[in-house]
Amino acid sequence: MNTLSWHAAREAVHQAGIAAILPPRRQKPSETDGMTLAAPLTALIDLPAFPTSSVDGYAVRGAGPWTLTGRVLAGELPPPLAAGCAVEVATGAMVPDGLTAIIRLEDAKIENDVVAGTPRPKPEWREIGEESKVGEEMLPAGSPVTPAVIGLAAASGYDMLDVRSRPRTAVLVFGDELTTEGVPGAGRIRDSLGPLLPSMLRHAGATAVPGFSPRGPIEDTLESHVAAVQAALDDADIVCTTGGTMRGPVDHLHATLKELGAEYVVNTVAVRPGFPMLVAALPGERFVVGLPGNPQSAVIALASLVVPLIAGLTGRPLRALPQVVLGADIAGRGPDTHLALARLADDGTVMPVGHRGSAMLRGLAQADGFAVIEAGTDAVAGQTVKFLPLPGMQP
Ligand SMILES: Nc1nc2c(c(=O)[nH]1)N[C@H]1C(S)=C(S)[C@@H](COP(=O)(O)OP(=O)(O)OC[C@H]3O[C@@H](n4cnc5c(N)ncnc54)[C@H](O)[C@@H]3O)O[C@H]1N2
Ligand code: MOO
Repeated sequence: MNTLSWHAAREAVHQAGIAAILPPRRQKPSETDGMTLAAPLTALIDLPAFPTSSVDGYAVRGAGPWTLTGRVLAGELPPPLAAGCAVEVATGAMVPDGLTAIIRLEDAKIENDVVAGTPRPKPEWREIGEESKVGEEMLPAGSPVTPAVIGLAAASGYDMLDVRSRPRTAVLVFGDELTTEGVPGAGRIRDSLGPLLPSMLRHAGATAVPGFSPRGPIEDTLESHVAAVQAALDDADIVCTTGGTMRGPVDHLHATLKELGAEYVVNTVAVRPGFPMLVAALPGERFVVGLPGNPQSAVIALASLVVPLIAGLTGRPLRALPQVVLGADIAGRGPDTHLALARLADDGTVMPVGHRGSAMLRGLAQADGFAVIEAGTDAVAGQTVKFLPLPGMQP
């Protein structure tokens, strides 16, 4: 067992993901939400493709007043404009050749087809190629496809995009003590990770394998664990298991991994909570991520390791974590990195939340992410620290 530092573990998992990068495919832009660009998004044409009015008004040429000769609507091709003449233009319409100014509707006076008015100092139309020039790289390969990227691709004339899909994930819940209905009691704990994880994985950029979102509780025997992981590996790039990461009497995860010929990428991380988290690589460029059973620790493992794994598999860089200013002191956890549940306060600082125990979800439900208190340090109010956002909360 080789415990890695939290930062080193994230790097190692990202690298393992890159080594198993998913193949590219072609998709309609509207079907690529949450996927990743497999090639740079380059401009197919100059944008705008023609000089475009940015206001409703009158395109004029030379000194005024001007004789109104017609109108151009968006989508029409205007004839050139003669000196002393004006044409009415709509926002988005192509402006005529020869114009020297556009007078806004509200700044213009029209009498007997004669336009008078003073143009504003800045031109009121967009020049060809102002947004991008043909062949220019607008976004690099590895960019996440957001709704804005889908819109940009469509505006630029793309009918198909080269992308990498969301990795396919399966969730396996281990633990005979778990129940999936009713209130907990008499030694029985309600499974919270089965309902929580598929949703969080979706926010993290993955998609769910049908029948495995979640599957479980899986019986606490080695045979059942091996069978469940094998079945999940048929269709999943990443299998997330919950619980059993320690080596307690009914913790079968390590034995299961051994039986399946897995190799550890990460096996325990110097972070609290979440220490026993692990990532193992299996034949066929598949991964098993062992999320600890304590619910908050499982979420920490997802944010700490599954997010970099998804980034690697889809060719995204491992982005630097954002920096935030602490609104209160937060003690460190000795030689381990401390991930302290926190929320972004109205004054722009980050404040720890209450009920932060690793077996609890109450604090998590009020948090935006985790303040990263580096190993071997304590942090004080006013100090700048890194922030690990919860998947779904974009820094
Ligand atoms: N002797 C030691 N014992 C433990 C240590 C240690 O260092 N030495 N570390 C503790 C830490 S830290 C964690 S985290 C847990 C992780 O253990 P496992 O991954 O093996 O998890 P389990 O033992 O199966 O479960 C722990 C806890 O979480 C509850 N649980 C499990 N699954 C779910 C679920 N789907 N929904 C809700 N709650 C769940 C389970 O009932 C247990 O209470 O080990 C400590 N022990
Ligand atoms: O690390 Mo455990 O994950 O402290 O609860």
